[in-house]
Amino acid sequence: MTYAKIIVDIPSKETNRPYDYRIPASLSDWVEIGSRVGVPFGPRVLQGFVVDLHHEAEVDASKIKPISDVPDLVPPLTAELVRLSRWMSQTYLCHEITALQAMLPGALKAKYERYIAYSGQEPHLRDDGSAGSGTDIGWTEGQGILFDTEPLEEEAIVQYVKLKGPVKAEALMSRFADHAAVVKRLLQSGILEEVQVIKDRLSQKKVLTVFPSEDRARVEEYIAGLPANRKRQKEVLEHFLNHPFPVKQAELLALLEISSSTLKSLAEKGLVHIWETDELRDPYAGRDFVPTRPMALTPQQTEAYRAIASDLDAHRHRTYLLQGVTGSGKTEVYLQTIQRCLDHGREAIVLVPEISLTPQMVERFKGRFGDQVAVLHSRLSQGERYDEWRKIRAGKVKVAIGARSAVFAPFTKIGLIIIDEEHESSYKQEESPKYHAKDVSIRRAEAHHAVVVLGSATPSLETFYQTKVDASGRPCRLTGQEPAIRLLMMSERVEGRPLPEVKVVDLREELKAGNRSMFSRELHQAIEIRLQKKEQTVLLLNRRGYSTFVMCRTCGFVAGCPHCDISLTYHQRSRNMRCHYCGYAEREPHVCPECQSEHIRFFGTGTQRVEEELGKLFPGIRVIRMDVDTTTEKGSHEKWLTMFRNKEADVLLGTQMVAKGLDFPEVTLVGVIAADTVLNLPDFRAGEKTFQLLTQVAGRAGRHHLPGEVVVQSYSPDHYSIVHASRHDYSSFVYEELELRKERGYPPYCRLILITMSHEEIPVLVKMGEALANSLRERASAAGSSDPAFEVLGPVASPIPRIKDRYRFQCMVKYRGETPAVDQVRSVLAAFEAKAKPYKLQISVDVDPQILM
Ligand SMILES: Nc1ncnc2c1ncn2[C@@H]1O[C@H](COP(=O)(O)OP(=O)(O)OP(=O)(O)O)[C@@H](O)[C@H]1O
Ligand SMILES: [Zn+2]
Ligand SMILES: [Zn+2]
Repeated sequence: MTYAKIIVDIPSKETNRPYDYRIPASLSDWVEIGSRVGVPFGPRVLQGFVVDLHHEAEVDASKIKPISDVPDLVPPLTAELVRLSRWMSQTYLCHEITALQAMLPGALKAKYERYIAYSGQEPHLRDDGSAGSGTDIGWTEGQGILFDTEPLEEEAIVQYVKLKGPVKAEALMSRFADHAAVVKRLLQSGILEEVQVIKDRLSQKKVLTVFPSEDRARVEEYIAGLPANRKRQKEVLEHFLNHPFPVKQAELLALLEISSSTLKSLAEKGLVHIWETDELRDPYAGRDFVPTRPMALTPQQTEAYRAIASDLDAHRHRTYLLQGVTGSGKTEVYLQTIQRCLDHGREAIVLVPEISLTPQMVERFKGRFGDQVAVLHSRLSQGERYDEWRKIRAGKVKVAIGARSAVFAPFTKIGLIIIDEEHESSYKQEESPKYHAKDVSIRRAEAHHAVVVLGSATPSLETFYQTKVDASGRPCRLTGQEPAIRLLMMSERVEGRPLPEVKVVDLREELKAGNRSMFSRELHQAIEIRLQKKEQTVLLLNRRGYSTFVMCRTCGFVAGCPHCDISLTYHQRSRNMRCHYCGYAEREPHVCPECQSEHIRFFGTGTQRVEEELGKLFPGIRVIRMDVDTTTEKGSHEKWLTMFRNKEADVLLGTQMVAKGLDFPEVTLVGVIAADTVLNLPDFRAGEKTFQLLTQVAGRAGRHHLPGEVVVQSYSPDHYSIVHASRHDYSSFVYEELELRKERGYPPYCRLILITMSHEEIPVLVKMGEALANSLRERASAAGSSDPAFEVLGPVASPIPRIKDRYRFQCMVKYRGETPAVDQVRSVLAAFEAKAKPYKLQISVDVDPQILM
């Protein structure tokens, strides 16, 4: 191939298309679809990705510039991922480069650096020591002494750059800080030149490795001729005769207790080689994982396993919903189907929510598949994540387990993609590209003829609905067609363990009875019993929408962010108040700024307050608190959970973090401090989220031999999602919720596109908002023949009407069916963006939004 189409590293509307470049003969064997390249772009060199190859140029061939650089031996992306990026850019209305970048580990993102290089033009030095050409530049009187030495400096600088090769601009500037003018003059006269170099954000870690010589006979001959005082050399060579494998230099030195000079002299004679090699950082190095063996499956597990296995065996694409109550053994089904997939020589991806990517989860996969597993999560350092990614790309591992972005694991023979807790909203990325990992994994699985398994005890309404309709969205019971997603049910816990009993406590009654504590009498008593019996308790405080704000008890003033219309959150440790949207912080006030009352204090029920109150109510109680404040440190998550497992605490208190995936035998009580915090959010999924969270956290109790109990405290105990959750009744919940969604016209009965606009001035925003809504409405009625193709709601102020001093308006597009509406919206936006550009209006688009703020 002679030409390549390349997407360059500028995320803008104007550059959101492939550019043609010529492939120089010297690089032609290295350039493939998915290759990362350096290309001249205007005056700069940019990073780009090859998305297509072709023989003929579409434009005047003489105008096409050549690719300047290919940094990787193996392209970081595959052709399949490149196709996926195009689909993502069309589906989620993002730039193609943004989609491509999302697929790569952070370490591979380009960093542009300025280097200073020698141009090949000799400096014009004169023998008489007087000033060279252009001495006037930058020089003023009174610097005679420098003036004298300057040609020497000039020469020294040029020599330095010649010797070192291109030098980082900053390095040169600091080294010759006292001679800035000389450096500048060398640049201006063209002796030195500035070049832009693309660097990876992170380099591969290199280690010195010692390799045996290939020539055994020569080595043996050499040993025979060695004088007796060269014992150490002899030891090294004999080591390699017995173990003819490369070994890290440091390890060899320690093993044989020799010095590096011994190795060096052998290397000089060619009897060993010392080469630099990549070292793969292993975040789990030195950790022993207890190997586990497949368990005998229960009848329900067997049924699920067989269904999935039959598609794996047939290389057939299909999507399953594995709906299994908490503790029904979904993970064991994942493990055994992965084994089946590996037996076919194919690879598997397992997605879990970031929050539940706990050491316990990793252990279960590493315990079964050992070194074949790569783990990708955000608590790894950038280098560790990069190395895990490289193991996947190089085919050194067969299973990738990770949070959302692991869906892009660059495997080439995918057989199975598992999404655990598929209902979790964290599978949707909230910044561009705003993709949903579920849709992306189904797309990838289609390309690989692979199976997707969506697992949950509380499937999202969207997924559940798809088990009732066919691929064209019509009810299966009418069409008799195969559902879009096949349902597999596991309704029982393994070994017939019962689901825990759930009590709902009405907090309003508690208040009436004079109990002002955040613990109801039932919960108080239940905790006391666990303390006596030395069993453990998990307490959930759902902080979302319930943060600790600062309020004046006299006049009701609430401290808000001056840049965003949202209340500030109190942080006890630093004793200040912070905005979670823009980072603004101020000190806690001592008197109310409105009424000067001193009764200003932080309010709401933060985890810290619950911890304090526990200490007061139950002297000596041992509490582990897990929230954003206590889990920022690397490894802290793991530390807390291990302590809890070892029974070094009576209570594990936390936010959503404690609700998921944990499996502790001694936990017999789960308490929910306030179940309704999410219910009051302006979100049509509030009921669904509440049901899911309560069910998940209740599922932590009584998972083993001891029976469990759950106490849920609420101000609205009659709410259907709380009632159904307390009965473990997904089916009643889902049909009631579906009915409501249908009535109100919400997903899954339609799809949404949320368009948010922001501007510093309200009048501009109002005008532009109306204009956009009108263009959308015009298009909607033009596109649909009788019915409008889609419905446009708004513009209205966003639920958070101002962030970082920008006001926010939103329009909602509602439609049925698949992509046409997205295409229409894209084309309206393209025309509108040109109009909006002079106004500096910011527009962001979210297809299938999860959060409507
Ligand atoms: N076939 C089996 N025989 C015996 N024990 C099993 C079997 N399958 C799973 N278990 C055990 O049952 C417990 C619950 O299983 P697991 O954690 O896989 O359930 P889950 O459905 O993933 O639960 P959750 O959704 O609550 O995380 C675990 O301790 C697991 O080891
Ligand atoms: Zn006040
Ligand atoms: Zn703010």
